Amino acid sequence: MTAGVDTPDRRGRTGLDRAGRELTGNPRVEVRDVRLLSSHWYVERTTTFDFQRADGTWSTQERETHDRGNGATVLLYDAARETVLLTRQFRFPAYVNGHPDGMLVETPGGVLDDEDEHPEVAVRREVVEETGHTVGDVQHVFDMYMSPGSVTERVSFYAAAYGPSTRTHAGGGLDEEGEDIEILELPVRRALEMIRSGEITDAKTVLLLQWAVLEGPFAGLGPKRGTAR
Ligand SMILES: Nc1nc2c(ncn2[C@@H]2O[C@H](COP(=O)(O)OP(=O)(O)O[C@H]3O[C@H](CO)[C@@H](O)[C@H](O)[C@@H]3O)[C@@H](O)[C@H]2O)c(=O)[nH]1
Ligand SMILES: [Mg+2]
Repeated sequence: MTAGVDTPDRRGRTGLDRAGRELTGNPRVEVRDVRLLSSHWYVERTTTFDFQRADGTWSTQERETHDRGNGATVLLYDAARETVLLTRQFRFPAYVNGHPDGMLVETPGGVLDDEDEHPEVAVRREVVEETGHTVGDVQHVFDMYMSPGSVTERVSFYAAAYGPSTRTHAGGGLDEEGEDIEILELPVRRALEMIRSGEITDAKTVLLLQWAVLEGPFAGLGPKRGTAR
């Protein structure tokens, strides 16, 4: 008996060794075997599959995947005041891999509760938990694979207006999950400068900020009012 395969693992999951066996979308791929390596918090698998190369020959490949579910994130913007609302929290994986203190500035967001949860529902929940804002309309921006060679995660990106009237709760994250999240309101120009200076190093945050000035709520953002250029 293996937890996560025939008995529930600590998150109630079974059948974790079946992912991918049913895939038929690509005739050049035949999944042969799926082995569960770990299912503690996230799920690690190794999958053996036959792959037909461009020249027609078949080869057998083995690939490990890190499956942490899917995620959703949102850019909270105030178009009139030209500000964004970001979070700052400790991220051990970044800290252990060279970030000076592991305190990352990010757009709010998180993981979907399960495969059936709509990312828009998840992102609304995460925004309230992390920032205390209950937002109105949310605009879907795009869905992205953040590390497609090894991590299964697909992140859904959104944008929503925030302001004094959308503040309904305290925010700061869930104590019971050990979250301790600082809320950071920044002029969008300052956030863009923080990408250049290396103070913002989270990819989802960079994608949303750059989208916002290219074709989102801050498109055509000019030089700061009142400054000569
Ligand atoms: N016990 C335990 N808790 C964990 C572990 N990994 C994460 N957690 C906790 O699980 C909660 C997840 O919080 P969310 O807000 O749902 O996710 P997130 O960590 O903010 O964001 C994730 O999704 C983003 C996509 O929007 C990703 O960009 C980000 O890297 C991360 O994976 C956090 O309290 C976190 O500390 C773990 O290995 N063990
Ligand atoms: Mg989060």
